[in-house]
Amino acid sequence: MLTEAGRFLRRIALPLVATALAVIGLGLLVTRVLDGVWPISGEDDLERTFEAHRSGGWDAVSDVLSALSGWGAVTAVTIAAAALAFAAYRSWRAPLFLVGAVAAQTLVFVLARIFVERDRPDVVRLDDLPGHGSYPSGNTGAALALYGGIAILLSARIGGRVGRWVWRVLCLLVPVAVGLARVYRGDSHPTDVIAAIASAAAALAVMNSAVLSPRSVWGGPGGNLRHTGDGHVPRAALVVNPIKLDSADDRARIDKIMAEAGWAPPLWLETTVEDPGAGVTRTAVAEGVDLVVVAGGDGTVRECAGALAGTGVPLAVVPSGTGNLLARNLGLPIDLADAVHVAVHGRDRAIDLGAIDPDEPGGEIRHFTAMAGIGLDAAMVADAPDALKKKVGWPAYAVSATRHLRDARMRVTLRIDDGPPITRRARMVLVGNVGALQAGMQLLPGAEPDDGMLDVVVFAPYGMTGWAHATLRVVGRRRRDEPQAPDRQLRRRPIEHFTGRKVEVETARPEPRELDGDPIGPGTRLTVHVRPGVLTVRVPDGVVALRPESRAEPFPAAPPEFAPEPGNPAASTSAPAAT
Ligand SMILES: Nc1ncnc2c1ncn2[C@@H]1O[C@H](COP(=O)(O)OP(=O)(O)OP(=O)(O)O)[C@@H](O)[C@H]1O
Repeated sequence: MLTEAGRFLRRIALPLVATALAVIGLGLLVTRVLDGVWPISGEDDLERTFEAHRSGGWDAVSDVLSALSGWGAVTAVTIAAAALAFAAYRSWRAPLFLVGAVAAQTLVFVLARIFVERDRPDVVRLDDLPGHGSYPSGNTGAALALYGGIAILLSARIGGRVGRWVWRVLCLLVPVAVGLARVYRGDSHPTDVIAAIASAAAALAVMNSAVLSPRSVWGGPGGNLRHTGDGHVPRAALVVNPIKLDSADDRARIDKIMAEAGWAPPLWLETTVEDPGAGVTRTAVAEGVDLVVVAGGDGTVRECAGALAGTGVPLAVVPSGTGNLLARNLGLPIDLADAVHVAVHGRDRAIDLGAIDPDEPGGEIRHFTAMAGIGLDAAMVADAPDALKKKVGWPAYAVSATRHLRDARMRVTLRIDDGPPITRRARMVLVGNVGALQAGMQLLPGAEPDDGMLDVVVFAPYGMTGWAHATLRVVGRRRRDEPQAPDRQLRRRPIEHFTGRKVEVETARPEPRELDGDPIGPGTRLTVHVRPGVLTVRVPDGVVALRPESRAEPFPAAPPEFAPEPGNPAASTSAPAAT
């Protein structure tokens, strides 16, 4: 078992020492071995070219860039950014990462300055600096550690991939511009700048891996389950669907990560067709485990979640299915090792569950964590061939959906919180605890897993225009302000949203139904209640939860278009009513 000190040594101290040695080595190579030899000799020409092309405007620009990356500005901006990061992420990880990156790069810089002596360029310098101590460029290194660190933290808050990259590039342009400014002003050689960029990039990578990664050196506030000093050694149950996680190597990896975190060997339990999760989870709770880790798809997660509801025993997920909707919506890592690290080091979050009334009196109440549906979605999941799901993943659902696009629409009556009946002709009705689907599609844009509410979408596109409109709405993630009262016109709209604590859906004929992607057989009713905050889920701590990279990969785009029904007027009005 690695102690915290051991992990600190391995994850931070050793990589930083290696970085310092590499930067010093490069410096000695440049100053002792390659001095006067091409390509290092070519640096003089470049520096003189910059000197020959100086102008008042560039002097001023380079002066500002130098000031932005000077020690005073870097210290002030680091403190301010760290305070803002703490406020924004409500976690010590974000400020620790930023301060750590700046400090680590400073350490490498100081060591390199001690061991490598290099004169500044042989040109007229615009700054009043001593003629030695050129290697590496302190301004460039500090600028990259600070502004690159800010870019990493902020990009975790930016939703779109393009937006994230625009922001990253903008932040990274600062250190590049600072490096050019230092050469322009005659303060640094190009290789001083290159060495600074390398050392700051290494400092960022080391601190990112040690502090922000789910496998960080330090656990989060979920540490109540780690060694607490009272002799309690935490123990987890691993509830595994053997058809989803069958590799002995994976199981060995999980055992190893748990052991390294100081946990007792887990209790391994397998689901079966007869008991797809609830029974083994109840066994685990009866055994007194501190945590139940589910390795399976949404169906297995749903079974375990129902059994854990109200027990206070947290649920962690090692996503192993096709949809992994709960993981996707909660920002849980998909990678097995990351997911297990979150299980042992994450924090606990209480979320709601949806509960479905039994079809017959006295029947079993079933739960879902993500969504329950009746109509097209249920037909789609029921028909998606397992072999295709295994081969291509979720696009198998899209293939199966195309077979049902021409199905007759259902006559549906909805009742929200025992309110008046709302009648519609719809293709599907979904009741959700969370709202995101694949490829960033938002079926229920207002859904929050812990708001004590259910979100409902009635999906009723009519003809090609209706499908196009509905598709744009889902892909565009918008939920418009919608009129309150249902009226004749609203009945033609492709998507309508409602929210409530109790949702009753009744159809004229038996229709396919599903819970979290598991078909539950056809029926004419789906009555759903919310059970607020009954499930405790282990989620990534603080900023880690917001790292886009640590999340499930988004699914690709949009449902296919659909040919118009005969005689169908174009349903082009923008949607829907909500409560
Ligand atoms: N030991 C087992 N052998 C065969 N099937 C099993 C076993 N244990 C569970 N199952 C079946 O696995 C299914 C649940 O799978 P799981 O929830 O893990 O994935 P999933 O819901 O199929 O996920 P996805 O559809 O996203 O791939 C249930 O149909 C259940 O009957």
